[in-house]
Amino acid sequence: MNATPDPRLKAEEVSVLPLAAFDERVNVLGSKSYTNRYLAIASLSGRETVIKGALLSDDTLYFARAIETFGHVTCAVDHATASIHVTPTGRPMRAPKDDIFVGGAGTPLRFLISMAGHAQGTTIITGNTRMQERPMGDLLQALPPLGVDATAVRGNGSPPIRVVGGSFKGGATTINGLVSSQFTSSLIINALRAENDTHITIADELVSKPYVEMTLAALKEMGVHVGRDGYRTFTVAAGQQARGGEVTVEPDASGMSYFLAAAAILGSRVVIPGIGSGSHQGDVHLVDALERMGCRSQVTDDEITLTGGPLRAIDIDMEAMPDVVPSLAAVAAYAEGTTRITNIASLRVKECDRISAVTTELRKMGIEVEELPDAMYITGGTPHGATIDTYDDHRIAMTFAIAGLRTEGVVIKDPGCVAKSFPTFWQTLDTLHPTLESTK
Ligand SMILES: O=C(O)C1=C[C@@H](OP(=O)(O)O)[C@@H](O)[C@H](O)C1
Ligand SMILES: C=C(OP(=O)(O)O)C(=O)O
Repeated sequence: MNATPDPRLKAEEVSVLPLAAFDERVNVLGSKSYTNRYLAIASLSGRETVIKGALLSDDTLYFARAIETFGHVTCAVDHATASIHVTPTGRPMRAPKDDIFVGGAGTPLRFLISMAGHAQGTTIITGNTRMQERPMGDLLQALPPLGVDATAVRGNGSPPIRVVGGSFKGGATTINGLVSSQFTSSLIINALRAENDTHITIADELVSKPYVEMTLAALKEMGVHVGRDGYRTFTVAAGQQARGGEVTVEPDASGMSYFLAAAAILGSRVVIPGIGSGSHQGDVHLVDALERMGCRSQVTDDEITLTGGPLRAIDIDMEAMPDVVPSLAAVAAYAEGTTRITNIASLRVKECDRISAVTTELRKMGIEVEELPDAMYITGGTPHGATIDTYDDHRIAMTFAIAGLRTEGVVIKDPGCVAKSFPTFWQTLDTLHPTLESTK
């Protein structure tokens, strides 16, 4: 259940106090990626759907409100039960009169560009300052062969995006997979409502593959079959309708990562219920990386246990788990030796340039970091306190809160940015740490 708003979400900064070892069960909110997927699929299905255990955060709430502006469904949010009830209105999808604004919600914005292709009229979709720098060009090139005219208003490949819709016919297209998997997921999900079969070919390699697996798993769960040839082609046959009814969202593996990292850094034990070996969330495999660094883990069908130990550096390709790179970097700062995190170029186009941000902020804490275009080499040591800039990036705030649990004097600026994906983060951290305070 999502709790009441936390005053720290409005504070200028919070001081993180060091924590002794702990042994706790920690409940993590629902998966952001699954909540976004079920919202999109339910909206396209034309059937009443209840999304239970949903993440109710800035990103998913922006998405639910944006979907409603097309007029074909309502998305009723129940904070008491953490559920979203998607109900068809019987009206057609029409472009909203006002621009759609989604703040910093990248996945929703990318899903909405294709979705607007189904809505009669012209839709303008935009976001906050950082969102207006994030790349959309690959998706804009892939949509015209499917019948959808989508262009960047400023001609720079980034939002605001203008979509002339009502014309998502389907057919064959090619998408570049190197920048973001969200483009591929957007096309696959929205092909659900196309008049004709849709064939999607991936040019080059596909990054962040587990997220496409989550797309296919969510569609399968809702009764939609997607044909595939590995990660080369995906085919969505026309005329399929998602089943509607109830779906349940599992806990968010990226949100879980902060509590795994806390256990690793503090030589402690954490149990995360509700997520286990059957999960398609790629970020679950942070557990394997932490094991290689000296932790012990137990992963059953429905819970994950991690116990910290003396930490040693590893070399690791993190292309499949971009969102937990900052979490791993915090652990690396306390490990013996140099951890080489490679194949992470996509981090430069997230909520901030995360390679640069993690490098800068770890250096403030006295940690040696070598920054490469698509990698970070972090030499573990004895981090000291620092005031951490968070770049309006939830993952930077949560990562450095964890890094601050084993040293004095870490202050996190703009702690409210965690609301993008984990509005109860500070309260959840309190369950390990009752003395966390906002100082301003
Ligand atoms: O499809 C998704 O739900 C996501 C895909 C990933 O993005 P990229 O594919 O751009 O790496 C990830 O970083 C993001 O937080 C969520
Ligand atoms: C990159 C992220 O999200 P998005 O791309 O959906 O904004 C994230 O949550 O770390």
